[in-house]
Amino acid sequence: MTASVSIRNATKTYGPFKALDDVSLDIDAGEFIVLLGPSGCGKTTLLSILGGFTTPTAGSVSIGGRDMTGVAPARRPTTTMFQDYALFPHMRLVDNVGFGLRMRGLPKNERDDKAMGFLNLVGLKSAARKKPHELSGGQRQRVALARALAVDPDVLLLDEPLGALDLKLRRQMQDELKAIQQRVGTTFVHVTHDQEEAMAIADRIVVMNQGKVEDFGAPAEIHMRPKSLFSAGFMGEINFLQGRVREAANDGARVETPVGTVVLPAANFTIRKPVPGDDVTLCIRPEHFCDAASHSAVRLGEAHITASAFFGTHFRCHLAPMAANQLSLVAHMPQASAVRPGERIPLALDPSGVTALAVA
Ligand SMILES: Nc1ncnc2c1ncn2[C@@H]1O[C@H](COP(=O)(O)OP(=O)(O)OP(=O)(O)O)[C@@H](O)[C@H]1O
Repeated sequence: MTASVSIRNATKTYGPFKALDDVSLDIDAGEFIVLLGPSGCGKTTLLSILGGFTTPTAGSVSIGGRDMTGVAPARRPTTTMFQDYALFPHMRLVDNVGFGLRMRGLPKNERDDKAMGFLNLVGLKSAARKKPHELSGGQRQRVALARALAVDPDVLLLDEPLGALDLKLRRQMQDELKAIQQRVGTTFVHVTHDQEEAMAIADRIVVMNQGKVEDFGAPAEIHMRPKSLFSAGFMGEINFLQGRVREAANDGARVETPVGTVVLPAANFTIRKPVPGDDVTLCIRPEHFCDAASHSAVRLGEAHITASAFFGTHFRCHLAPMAANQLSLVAHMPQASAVRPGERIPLALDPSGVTALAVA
């Protein structure tokens, strides 16, 4: 089963402190949603409000169109999978997975059949008679997922479920988690502070900071068109360039920056339409510096390479623009280009990759 989730103006205060500050979100049935943000931003608080373990100070949650106010965790159509996914050590995997079904009074043969089906889903059918201590960390994590799904929640809430795994296993489990979610179609709400994990698994990411939602959208949308400086910075390496709008028309605007003038399409301005005199911050990902010969490039004079390192697919370079050599920009240069510290190169931007944010 699967259900939509609607959060309306949810706030949670502890004394004068706001752990969650007026959060409203609409999640579609069957979506894989990731709550992303630094430690203490309110991700777990929001998850816990959805699961019914924390009561919001203000606001409400509805799941599948049903108001959850006053509904106890066990009576909600949700299951929570915690990072510390304690399996019962003395029980075989099939009994661990069938535990919730036993609590619901399902006869043994029916719950064994169902548990075997979910062990099959996570690739552990042949290990059904093993005990948890005979498994690797990744396998135990898969059993916990099978156990959580076996009770057929409409919404599965996952609190840093991959947090205890090493990086390689974590990446592998991300792919598996995504594939399993697509197969079962259950709505997943997953908490992490790992931006790469969010990009790898989410249909849509909620970027949170200090109890508020800073951004909400598909991974590519948030990466390409962040709606706040915090979101831009949290979603990977980025350069910020201050500028002022000099001319604006319906289809775009001319922005003056310390390294030269950049003409940007109107769609690259988030929040609102630019007008002359607006102060903006241009957000430029390292991969959006480009070959000055490309016909769409915005040319910005030359820059000194002050440092470069080889990263397999590209060189990561620090650049000091000639027009403003107090600035340090990070750019990714193609693998084929011979880039060495001390060299001068033409500085050029692909304008489609630049986002202009209004300065508050
Ligand atoms: N019971 C509580 N009493 C007081 N403050 C709390 C309580 N629970 C959470 N907080 C505070 O609320 C804020 C948000 O906590 P929350 O656990 O939601 O953050 P988080 O984003 O999940 O962080 P992490 O990634 O470290 O788990 C934190 O500053 C935390 O200290």
